[in-house]
Amino acid sequence: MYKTGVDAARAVLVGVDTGREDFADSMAELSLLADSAGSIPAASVIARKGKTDPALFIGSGKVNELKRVMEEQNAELAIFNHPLSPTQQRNLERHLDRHVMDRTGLILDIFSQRAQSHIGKTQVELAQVRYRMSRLVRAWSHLERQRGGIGVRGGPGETQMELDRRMLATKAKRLENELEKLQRQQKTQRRARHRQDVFSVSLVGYTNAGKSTLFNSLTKAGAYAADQLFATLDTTSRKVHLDGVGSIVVSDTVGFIRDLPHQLVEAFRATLDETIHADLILHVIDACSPVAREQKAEVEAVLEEIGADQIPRIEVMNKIDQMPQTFTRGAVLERDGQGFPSQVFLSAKTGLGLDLLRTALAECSQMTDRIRFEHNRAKKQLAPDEFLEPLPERPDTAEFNPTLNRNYFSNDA
Ligand SMILES: Nc1nc2c(ncn2[C@@H]2O[C@H](COP(=O)(O)OP(=O)(O)OP(=O)(O)O)[C@@H](O)[C@H]2O)c(=O)[nH]1
Ligand SMILES: [Mg+2]
Repeated sequence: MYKTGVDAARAVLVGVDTGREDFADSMAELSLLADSAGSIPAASVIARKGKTDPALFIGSGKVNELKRVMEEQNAELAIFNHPLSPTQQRNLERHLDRHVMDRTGLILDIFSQRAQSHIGKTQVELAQVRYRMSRLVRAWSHLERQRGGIGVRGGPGETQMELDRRMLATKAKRLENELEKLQRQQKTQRRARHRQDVFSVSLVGYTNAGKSTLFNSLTKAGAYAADQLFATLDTTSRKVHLDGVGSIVVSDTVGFIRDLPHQLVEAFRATLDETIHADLILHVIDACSPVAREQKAEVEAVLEEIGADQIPRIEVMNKIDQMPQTFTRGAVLERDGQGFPSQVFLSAKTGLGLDLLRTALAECSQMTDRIRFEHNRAKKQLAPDEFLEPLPERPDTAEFNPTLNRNYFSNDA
């Protein structure tokens, strides 16, 4: 079983082409992921749908081809672009006499390399334990099928499975408790921020879209930005001063990716919670990417999944410095039918258009204040001159937020 990090390993990537339109993109992305994990993607082996062996995931002829390519390339690791069962992984490792991992395992590896904060590390550990648990079940149910389901209890295999399961379950419980404690602390900090009524903005987007670069240009902070997938794992927040408005808080956060393993979304609840509680989301998009549309859709799906799709949102079309002249009108601030900021075309790297984003942020924060005031006035039936008394603490739920009226910022208009 593959246990150590993939750092510095030469790798051969394996994909099964099932005719999915995004197959080539997802293989290119796997290569970037492998590179981000520190391995060296040396070659790819593509299998066609149809001739597959359930015990090996791909056909035995393909496994032989893979073995040959790995020998030629002097590669120690095969990375599959698909989820493998532990049995398939073991069988493949036996055939190839080399390490094998799947896409989820690779992403988890990157995450464990990147996690810095206590909360980040705990989240990754929990995701790893859950990944192992889900595979444990699959591994043993396979053996149970082999036994023919006679209903015999207490065999040596079952005892081992029970032990493994219990050990992992205990570990998961401990980590869940720890995370709960950390999340409570996070919540207290968030409350304090809300009490001070600081307008909060979350940067979200596909991995490598340029969130950290934008965060750095906006806040002049030294967040780690790199041409790697999942360069950022922990949420970082900084104050940003806007002329005529005062301070707002901007948070940089983990990027999204297609087919994000479910265990990760679950385990990263604490990180994603920061996103749900923002007053405004800046969806950073690599406007130059040939798959910008797909990446955008992927991010929107995750936002919906975590219940953040009701939060006002501005799309930041980033990297316009790389766009061919004929495709760009330069830095632009687009507005929706009601005149509210909906899209900003800019370059986080060169700073072109950053002033437009600042304008949009200032407008939104002022607008949000006004909406909040209106809301509280209606609720408490205050006379107009009582507007300026301190606002009640905002509830800490995604469902209730007076600023969440999507129409105010709708991008669909
Ligand atoms: N040309 C150009 N490159 C950019 C721009 N913004 C970011 N980049 C590059 O894009 C790459 C990714 O940038 P990051 O800021 O790390 O991206 P991220 O969205 O934070 O990525 P993750 O943390 O991995 O999810 C880096 O190589 C940046 O230099 C831009 O406006 N123009
Ligand atoms: Mg980043």
